[in-house]
Amino acid sequence: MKTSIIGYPRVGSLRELKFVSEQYFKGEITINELHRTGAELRAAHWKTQQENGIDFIPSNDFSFYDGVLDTACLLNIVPARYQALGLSPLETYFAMARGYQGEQGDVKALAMKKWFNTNYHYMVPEIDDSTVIQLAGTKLFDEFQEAKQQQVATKPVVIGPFTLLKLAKYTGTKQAADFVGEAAAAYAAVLEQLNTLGAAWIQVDEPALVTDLSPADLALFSKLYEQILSAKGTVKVLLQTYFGDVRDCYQTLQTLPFDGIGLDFVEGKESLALVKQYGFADHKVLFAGLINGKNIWRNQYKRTLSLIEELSASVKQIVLSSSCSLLHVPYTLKNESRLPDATKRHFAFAEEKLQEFAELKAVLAQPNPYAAAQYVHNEGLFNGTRFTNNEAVQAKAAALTEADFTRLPAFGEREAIQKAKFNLPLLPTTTIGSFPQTAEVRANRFAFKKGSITEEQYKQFNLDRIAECVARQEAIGLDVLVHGEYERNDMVEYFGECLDGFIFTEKAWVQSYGTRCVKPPIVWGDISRSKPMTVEYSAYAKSLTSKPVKGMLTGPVTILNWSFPREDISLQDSAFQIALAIRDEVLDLEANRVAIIQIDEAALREKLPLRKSDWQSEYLSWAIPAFRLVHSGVQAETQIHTHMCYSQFSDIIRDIDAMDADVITFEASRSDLAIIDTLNECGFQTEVGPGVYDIHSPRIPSVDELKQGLQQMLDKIDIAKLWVNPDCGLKTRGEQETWASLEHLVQATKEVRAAL
Ligand SMILES: CN1c2c(nc(N)[nH]c2=O)NC[C@@H]1CNc1ccc(C(=O)N[C@@H](CCC(=O)N[C@@H](CCC(=O)N[C@@H](CCC(=O)O)C(=O)O)C(=O)O)C(=O)O)cc1
Ligand SMILES: N[C@@H](CCS)C(=O)O
Ligand SMILES: [Zn+2]
Repeated sequence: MKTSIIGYPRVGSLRELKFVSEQYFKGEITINELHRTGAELRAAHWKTQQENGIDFIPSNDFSFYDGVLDTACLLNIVPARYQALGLSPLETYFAMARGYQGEQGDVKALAMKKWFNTNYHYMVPEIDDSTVIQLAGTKLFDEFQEAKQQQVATKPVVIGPFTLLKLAKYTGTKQAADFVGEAAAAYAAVLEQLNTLGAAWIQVDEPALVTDLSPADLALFSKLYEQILSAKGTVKVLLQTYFGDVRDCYQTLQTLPFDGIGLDFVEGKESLALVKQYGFADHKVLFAGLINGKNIWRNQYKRTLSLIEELSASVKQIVLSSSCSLLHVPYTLKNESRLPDATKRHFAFAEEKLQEFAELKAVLAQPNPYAAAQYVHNEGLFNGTRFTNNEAVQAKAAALTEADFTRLPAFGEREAIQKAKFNLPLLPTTTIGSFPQTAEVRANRFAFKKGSITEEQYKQFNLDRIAECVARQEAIGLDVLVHGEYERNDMVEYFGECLDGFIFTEKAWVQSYGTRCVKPPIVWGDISRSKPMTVEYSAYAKSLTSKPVKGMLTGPVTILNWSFPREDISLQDSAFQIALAIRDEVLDLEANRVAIIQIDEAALREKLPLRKSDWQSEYLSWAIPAFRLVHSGVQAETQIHTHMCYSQFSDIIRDIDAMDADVITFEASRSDLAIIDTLNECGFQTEVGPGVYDIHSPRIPSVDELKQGLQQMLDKIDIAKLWVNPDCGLKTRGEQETWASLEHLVQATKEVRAAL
């Protein structure tokens, strides 16, 4: 059986691409040095895949920033404001990714959004009425030839036209359907050039096919591919889907002349049933996504072989594939020196997944696969207990009743009590929690982890930062202060490190966007909290001021969604265990007189199932109660805040309100306050802090612009319910721009208050 990888990670196993890119952005290295690292990484990735006998090795899965942005550039989707800068193609590309402020002009970056249900972000292509979609770039062909020179015959990968047009933002009057002809011609030109270059296959990624499709979507898809495939030469076309099943278009895929269809049998609940029910054309190849590209557990060969057997009854030609790109898992276990082998043997990061492909290939080549040594060894990994059980936690979770999920008294009564207690001015000002994680803050942590400073020194440094931060917040006149989150490497990894039941890694980085990476902790066993995690820092901050200090926690849904979850128990069970642990922390903070507590649920929206029919039954039915469980035990006068980075929650607005927080802060500055209309329409009760400026940019908003933003909000929101804050944490920003922006925020609020 042949094997295929949909895509490989690209930042480098030690984040080499991150470091050279950041050096390049600072002007510390030349473009040639950046290109050299890119080429070295590509060569290394191809070689590793080749060594593991992968038959369909991807090319063009490498990216200097993002694959959707690469595709936009390939197809000439470059808004005029970036072209007008007159920069080189790569500089223009980075201007779209990061914005540009310099001699050539001043432009903001393209919008960034979550890539389906992952923690990866893509750049949103922007199409206006003057956009001409046509083949304009060469990266896809260059990287195919580069691999060929290294004796690696690759399968070039490109984001497909349907997904691209669906994800794009249209700023003029034209819509996706108006670009069908141009887009189809551009993709046909890609195929033609690959024919000339002698490529055997192209992989066209269409993850948008696993979402709910309307008749108009289906028509758009068919129209695009009828045109593209009518011009097809010798290059075979693999239509690749992932992150779910293609129940709305399975038969269309069978009818169109694709040579291969890639289906996801890990997240695609109905993939197997679709194949069984409708069959699979004999002349097409099924790229069966059986090795999980999103999680890090070893593949169970027994399950994979059994699925292959079942599929073989309906499918003539099967290629064993990953369920999605391996971009979403770390590179390799080789860099994990602290984890015991007994633990590591249960994990497969990208490189270890390649070994699984090689082993499965060998196993499947045996007359009796079940007797193969690799099979027997693999089965041994799944026998016996491998997780750390905590019976007390299990019992606590099993004993939960409705009362544990219900905070009393009801919101209205609490709101009045809290107004009287805190006596905050109208339009209270606050921040979202983190302050700049400067090089010194990170270096202090690095020194502690290396053992070159003591725990006491490490802590003292953070306490000093807290003292400075509190004093400065007080000095500029913010109303509700925070400690600054200096002790956190990341808002999820930190809690993974503090809680029992998680495993954390040294170098298991996964790209989140551009040069930014995260190290998701691994849920290994039952989760519990053996000691307070944030109380010391929050209580210290509180001791420094008479103003209210907001304690800062990450909520259970976000901790779970940004970790690698267990697969032997349900997400609900894990979420409730984490919720019980965070609940203990909330109660400890309250006992230490931290009277405002923010519980971030930045990732709540992210894992909302891609199909609406699954929203309640598979997700919201436990995610919202998990949050309620965390705070239902506090007194009426303790004010619970929550925060979400993205404001795309109009469609789940009632569920957000049902979280029963007292205040919610969220991003709004980039979405034209459309969310506020939704809040009003549904009678949203929670107080709100729509972000008044965008923290993703170093730009300092002026007092006037902030006043204007506030005024617009006041036109729509009851003043008694409105808070004033940036749209997210300030950890990625520099010191200077942070304080200047906050001073403007306070000044703007004071001026608006004065004019009331
Ligand atoms: C809010 N967001 C988050 C998401 N996911 C998370 N898990 N966390 C988030 O905050 N998703 C959505 C958004 C946007 N996403 C991100 C993702 C990542 C970052 C970010 O800033 N990442 C940092 C890495 C942060 C970190 O863990 N740092 C560690 C390690 C620091 C380090 O590199 N150490 C060096 C040595 C340093 C030295 O001084 O010599 C080393 O280990 O080699 C830490 O602080 O300890 C990044 O740089 O990518 C932001 C938003
Ligand atoms: N409290 C966190 C939330 C980020 S989403 C922070 O401020 O960084
Ligand atoms: Zn945020």
